[in-house]
Amino acid sequence: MNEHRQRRPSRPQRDRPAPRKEGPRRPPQVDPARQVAFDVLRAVRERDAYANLVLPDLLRERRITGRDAALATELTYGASRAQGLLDAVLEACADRPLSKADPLVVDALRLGAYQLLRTRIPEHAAVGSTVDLARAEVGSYVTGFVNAMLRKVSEKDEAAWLDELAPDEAADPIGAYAMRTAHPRWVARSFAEALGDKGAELKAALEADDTRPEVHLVARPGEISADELAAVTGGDPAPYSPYGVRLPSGAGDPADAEPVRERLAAVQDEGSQLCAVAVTKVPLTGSDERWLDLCAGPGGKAALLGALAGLSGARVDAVEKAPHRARLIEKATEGLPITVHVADGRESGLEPGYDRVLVDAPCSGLGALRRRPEARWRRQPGDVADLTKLQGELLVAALDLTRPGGIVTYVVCSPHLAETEGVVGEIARRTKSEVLDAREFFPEVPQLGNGPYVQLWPHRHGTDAMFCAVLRKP
Ligand SMILES: C[S@@+](CC[C@H](N)C(=O)[O-])C[C@H]1O[C@@H](n2cnc3c(N)ncnc32)[C@H](O)[C@@H]1O
Repeated sequence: MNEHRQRRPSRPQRDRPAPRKEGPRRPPQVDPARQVAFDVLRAVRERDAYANLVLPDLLRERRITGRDAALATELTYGASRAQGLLDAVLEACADRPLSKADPLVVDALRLGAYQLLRTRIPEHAAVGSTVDLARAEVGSYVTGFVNAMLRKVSEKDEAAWLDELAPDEAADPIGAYAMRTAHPRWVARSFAEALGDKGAELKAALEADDTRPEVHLVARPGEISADELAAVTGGDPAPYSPYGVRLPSGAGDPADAEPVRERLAAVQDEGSQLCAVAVTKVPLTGSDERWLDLCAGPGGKAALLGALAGLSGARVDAVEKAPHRARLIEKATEGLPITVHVADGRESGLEPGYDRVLVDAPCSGLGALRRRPEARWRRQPGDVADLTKLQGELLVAALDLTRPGGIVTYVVCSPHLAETEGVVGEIARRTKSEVLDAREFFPEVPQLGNGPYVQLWPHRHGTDAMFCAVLRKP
């Protein structure tokens, strides 16, 4: 047995009947930022909450602002994103599997390990604050264990831990890059398959996917130009979308920007903007007045489509299955020529004959992992099969609702081949639809490969990994 193993701290007995909150006479001081981060990690684990929804609510409720809010955000998102990597390090430091430990202790350890490995927070502060947190949340009896575990973690930096724990890059590049960029292996494999590469490009894609994304705004066509929006917000006109603005990091809460408050602009990834714009760019012969967005909630693309429809004299029907999301569409598209329908897109009851249809199908979201910190660890490979069935059914329903010669644009926020080429290839074959070269409808965008589909990537385009295919109904 090597020295490393001999010095592993022992874990507290899980079955020991220790009362919670037993502890010192004076309650330990836990700083508000770390307490919020801990509470969010716990909500994500216990009730499948979304970190990016819970965190802002808690910050508001507890009136945490400024540097404390920034620290809470960094710790919450960072520890969520890096969970698999942190767990591997913690496992290596413990003498029993992490799954046997009290989950509250594991939440605290993840926060502590994140601070030690991926921030510049001094070791004494990272360890001390985590011990305080564990004492306050679980009880004094775990402090020795937490302290010993984190001291062990702090013996190496992230690079040294990775050298010890990550697979060999030459023998297992997917496993190595997955671990080094805190991705589950199956997600890394799906990126490799979509890129057709398990070398430098896969590494670049996973690294880009492990960084915090820039905020993009969309200027509502006919209301404000991208140049004006950039000037007002201090951002830069986006490189590809004619309506996009990219904000500098640390620009504050984009919801506070005046054009956003006045609904002249909204937050929307540039890749999503490009897909919505592509719907309107496909040449049509004949009528061009009835547009349909078949999976429209919460309404980001519907709002852009609605504004463009308004300028060209068309109208949009927006379908959404979830009533609360349908209400969000109504809010996002107020004043635009859009009618919202709460219905299942597979049997919407709408009258066929649409000229342009968008199917922005429910998907694994593997293309937007940067924005949903915990999603990469929550999603499972088995989820994809259920989704592809639904995606295929929605695409068939969309083609049924389209007039001959009309077009259907199929979009998913995922590069997973089963959800992209797999679904489109099969349905196009079955319905004898013509697959158009979608690259033509993304005219300013470089590095789009050989077509006919478009796959955007964070490392190539600075956008989410959106996929877009365009079919013409025979
Ligand atoms: C990827 S999201 C759409 C995002 C939206 N287009 C936007 O840009 O804001 C997919 C949406 O489809 C909805 N959905 C799921 N199953 C559906 C179905 N069978 N029919 C219609 N909508 C469905 C989901 O509730 C979700 O709001």
